[in-house]
Amino acid sequence: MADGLAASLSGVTVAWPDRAPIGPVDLTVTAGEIVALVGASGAGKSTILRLLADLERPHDGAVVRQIIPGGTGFVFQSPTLMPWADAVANVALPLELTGVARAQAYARAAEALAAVGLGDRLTARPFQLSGGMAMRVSLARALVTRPDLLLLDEPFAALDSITRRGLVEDLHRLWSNTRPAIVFVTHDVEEAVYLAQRVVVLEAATGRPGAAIPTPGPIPRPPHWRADPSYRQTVEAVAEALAAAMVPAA
Ligand SMILES: Nc1ncnc2c1ncn2[C@@H]1O[C@H](COP(=O)(O)OP(=O)(O)OP(=O)(O)O)[C@@H](O)[C@H]1O
Repeated sequence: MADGLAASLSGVTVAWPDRAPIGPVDLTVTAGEIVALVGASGAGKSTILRLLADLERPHDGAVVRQIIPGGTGFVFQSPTLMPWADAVANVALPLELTGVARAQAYARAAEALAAVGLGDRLTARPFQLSGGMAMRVSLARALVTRPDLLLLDEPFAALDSITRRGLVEDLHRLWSNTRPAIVFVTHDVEEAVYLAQRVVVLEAATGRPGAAIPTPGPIPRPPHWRADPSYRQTVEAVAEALAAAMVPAA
C-alpha cells in the first residue's frame, strides 16, 4: 500500500445507555504502520477496532478509511473457524463470499496457509488443530484477501507464551511481505512493545488515546531483542503510562 493514511478517527464518540461515553477519540493509522492499543479492561479497545472496521457507527465525529472494499482483515481472540470445514475451506471463505471462483479461492487459501506454516494441513478440521495452529488458520483467513488494514483483537491471549512469541514472529514476517497497516489490541505490555512501532495507551475512563510511545529498532526484531536495554526501557515507559491511564477521571 502507498504511503499515507490507512484510517483515522477524528473526535469520535460512542455512547451506550449504562456507561459514560467513549471518546472523543482521535487516532490516525498510517499506511503500513503497526500500532498496538493497550488500556484497562472496558476502556474501549475493541470498540475502536470495530469503528476502524466499519462494524460500529460513531455517535459523533468522523471515521476515514482509505481502504479498498474488502481490504480489512479482522482476527478475534477466538479463531472462530467453521468446525465442519477443513482449513483450506475456512481460509477460502472470504474470497468465495466476494465471488472468487472456488478453484481460485482454494488455490489462494492454500498459499495463505503455506505462508503461516500450515501448507501440510490443508484438509485438517479445526478439532484436529492445536490452539496455535487454529490461530494461524485464522490469520491466514484474514490475510487471504491481501488487506491494507489488519485489525487484531487480543488474538494470542488464550495461547501459551512460547506459542505467542512464535506467532508474533510470524506476524512480523507476514507484515514484511505486503506491509498492511496493523492495529493490534493486547493486555500484554511486552507483547505490545515487541510487536508494534507505536504503542497507544487508552485512558481507562474515556477510552481516549493518551500517551503514544514509539518503539525503537527494526521489524522484524533482531535475535535476542528482548534483552536489549532500549526494549526494556520502552516496556517500562508503556507500563508507567498505562498505570497513569488507569486513574479514574475526577
Ligand atoms: N453494544 C454495546 N452496548 C452497550 N455497551 C457496550 C457495547 N459494546 C461495548 N460496550 C461497553 O463499552 C465499553 C468498552 O467496551 P470494549 O469492548 O470496547 O472495551 P475493551 O477495552 O476492549 O475491553 P476488554 O479489554 O475487557 O476486552 C465497555 O464498558 C462495554 O461494556
